[in-house]
Amino acid sequence: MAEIITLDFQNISIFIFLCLFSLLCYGLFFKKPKGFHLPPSPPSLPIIGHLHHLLSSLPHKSFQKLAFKYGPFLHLRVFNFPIVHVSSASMAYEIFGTHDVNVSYRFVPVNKDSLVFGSSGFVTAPYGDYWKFMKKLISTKLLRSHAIELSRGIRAEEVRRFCLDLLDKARKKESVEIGKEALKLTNNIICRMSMGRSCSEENGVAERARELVNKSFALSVKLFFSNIFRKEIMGVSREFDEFLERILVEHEEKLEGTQDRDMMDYLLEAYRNEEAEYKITRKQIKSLIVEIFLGGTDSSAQNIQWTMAEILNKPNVFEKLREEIDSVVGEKRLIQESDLPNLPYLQAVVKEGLRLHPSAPLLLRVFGESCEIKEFYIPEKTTLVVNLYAVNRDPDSWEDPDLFKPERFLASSGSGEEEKIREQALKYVTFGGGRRTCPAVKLAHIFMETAIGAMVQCFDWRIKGDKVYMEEAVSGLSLKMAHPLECTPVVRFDPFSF
Ligand code: HEM
Repeated sequence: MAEIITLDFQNISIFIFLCLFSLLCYGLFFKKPKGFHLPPSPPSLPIIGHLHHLLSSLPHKSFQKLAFKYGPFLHLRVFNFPIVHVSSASMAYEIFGTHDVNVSYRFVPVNKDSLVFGSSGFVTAPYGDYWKFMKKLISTKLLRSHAIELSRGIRAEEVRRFCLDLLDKARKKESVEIGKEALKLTNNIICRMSMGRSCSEENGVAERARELVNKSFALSVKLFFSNIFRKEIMGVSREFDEFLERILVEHEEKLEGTQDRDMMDYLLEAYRNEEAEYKITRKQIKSLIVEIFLGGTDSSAQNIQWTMAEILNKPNVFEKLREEIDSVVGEKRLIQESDLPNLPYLQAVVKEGLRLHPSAPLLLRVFGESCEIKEFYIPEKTTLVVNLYAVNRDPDSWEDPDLFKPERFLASSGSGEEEKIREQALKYVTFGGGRRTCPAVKLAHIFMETAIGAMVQCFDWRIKGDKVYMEEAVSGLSLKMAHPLECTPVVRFDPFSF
């Protein structure tokens, strides 16, 4: 009995101590000017704050659940880390519109010397001169309409290769994992667009890049604990470094007089230019290439897989899509990029897939300075979490938010419809928002529209069971299918037989 009482007394003392300590931390971290209020906050526990609400395998859904109960603009705390969570289209619009510059800093684990999320990166860079210089360079040389036009031939060849591989599998009656095939496609294209003449599926460079991307993704959670996993992180970084150094040297040797230039050529040109607005380093070139691979290949492939899963579950959408493609492309050739502007239903299907399944469901930024949003006070250095998943499914903005309805993105001929579509674009945040928004929206749409278009045009698809299982899983910060989509292609039309 005496033991129990002593134990209880100890527990109570520990509890009181934790409460006082927690209050002290809270007071220190949330000092705010008199008369200002933090955004609403759900009940929290001493020390851990709101952590218990967020512990789940699908953090975007835990945050969304809290938002349904307590509102779309929340102040949360995980230990000493203050967080502001945004989950409605109107609040996201306010943040990316009025407070854009103040939230243009990312919350990322920066591993000082590493090429993977290291301090020399563009994605990790604070908003400033280096970021502005690189953003201009990648936009003009790789991602804006004119640059995209110049690389159209590369993508046409790779989509052709993608279809030939699927035709081969179909003839052998083998099943395919759509995500894996799509990753091969996006990886090959990005490899050739960024490091051009050095890589192809045949010489093994594209495959090596894919291997290193997979190793980097396997690190994703460990990147947040860089002190513990430093050796492993630096190991992958070194492998990337050796791989890219070899390709850089090849580019330097062949730079003079090269006609078809790739992203690495332009980066090398900026690196050698003494008069450039910003003097970039060799390490920054390599970091950018790594980031383009990490940011562009898996995200696009995941979205191809999710969208294909949606349309396999809805035969009426599949049929409508096929009818549109047949009527525009005809029955003698493979769909190509120049067809895309004439395929509004395909565009709508892809947009709807991206709306429901954003590959990065949570966007993490940091408030550079303290500010006031609506009538609430946000202290400087507060982490901003924009729940892209929840914003894209905000019931105040979308009718039947959880249903796959591509028609919502189609403008009918009636007046006011275009205006409705424009408004919807503001509520659609799969690619983020403000000045740090994804610079590759156009390219990502092209990847998805051509890949899905080709798969619908050329094949029927056999799935196991009646329906594709749509359960979600999160790996690192990416939203994946818990059960990767596996199905068997059956040749419907071989565009290469003519
Ligand atoms: C479906 C495909 C894609 C999705 C869903 C996607 C999504 C995103 C998101 C959510 C962000 C963060 C935006 C923000 O902070 O507001 C981002 C940033 C970025 N993405 Fe994408 N992305 C895709 C494809 C690509 C591709 C193909 C590339 C490159 C070829 C790319 C390159 C980048 C880069 C460089 C950034 C960093 C921009 C910055 O920090 O200023 N992304 N992307």
